[in-house]
Amino acid sequence: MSETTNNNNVVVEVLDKEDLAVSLAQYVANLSNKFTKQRGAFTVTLSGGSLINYLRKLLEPPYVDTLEWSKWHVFWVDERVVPKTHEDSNYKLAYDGFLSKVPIPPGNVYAINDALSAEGAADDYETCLRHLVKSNVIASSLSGFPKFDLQLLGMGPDGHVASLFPGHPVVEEDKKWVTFIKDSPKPPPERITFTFPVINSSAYAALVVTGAGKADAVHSALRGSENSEKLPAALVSPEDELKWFLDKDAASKL
Ligand SMILES: O=C1O[C@H](COP(=O)(O)O)[C@@H](O)[C@H](O)[C@H]1O
Repeated sequence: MSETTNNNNVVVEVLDKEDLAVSLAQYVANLSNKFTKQRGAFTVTLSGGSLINYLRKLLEPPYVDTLEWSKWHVFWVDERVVPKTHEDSNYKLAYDGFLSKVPIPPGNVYAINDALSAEGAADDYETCLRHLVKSNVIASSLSGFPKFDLQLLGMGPDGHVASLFPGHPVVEEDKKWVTFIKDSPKPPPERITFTFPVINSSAYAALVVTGAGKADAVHSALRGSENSEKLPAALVSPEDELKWFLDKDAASKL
């Protein structure tokens, strides 16, 4: 195991895959305890993809029995514009693999409206977030963007996070909270996604990245030169701490 921290509050932990799941569960549990004590709620966002499998240790003792699941409020960093029952749905992936196994009140699980167009679903999700900021379920950052307690992120081999792909104009979006794309380079093409101001207004973020196919992007995000164009993953910068959870293959080019 190795762990390094730099002075921008970025922590990098390299573990084998099993220990990574153990460490991630401990990290999420600590933050759940901290925020439920501090503010009576824990607002956490999920990604799709491989992340959900790495949350598996939260489904085991001691966490499954001791976490204050009733205080959790769950959101999606990004979602594919498909029905919730579709194999490509990030909601379905999270529900089948995680949410259906823990007692989070269904009213605290904020899925995207799958009956709307990409544009409509993005606007609708932003409206939902605005109501929850007004009612103090989600905290607010000084900049006015929602301040989630923890964003759980994955990264693709191209360095994308959420549905913010390298070189796509939505990477630059600085006003909207939630936006949409219709030309995702990774299928399915239509998606909605949090924007960087929302991702970076969160208190904590975890980037969970495994596999040799992501080693180049990990190297570029963490060791890329100041002058080279930054991958979306390199732009993740939450207010308190960013922690990278890497397996040895993903970290092999560091
Ligand atoms: O398409 C997506 O990909 C990323 C990365 O997924 P992974 O399977 O390579 O970990 C994911 O974080 C994002 O939520 C998803 O929509």
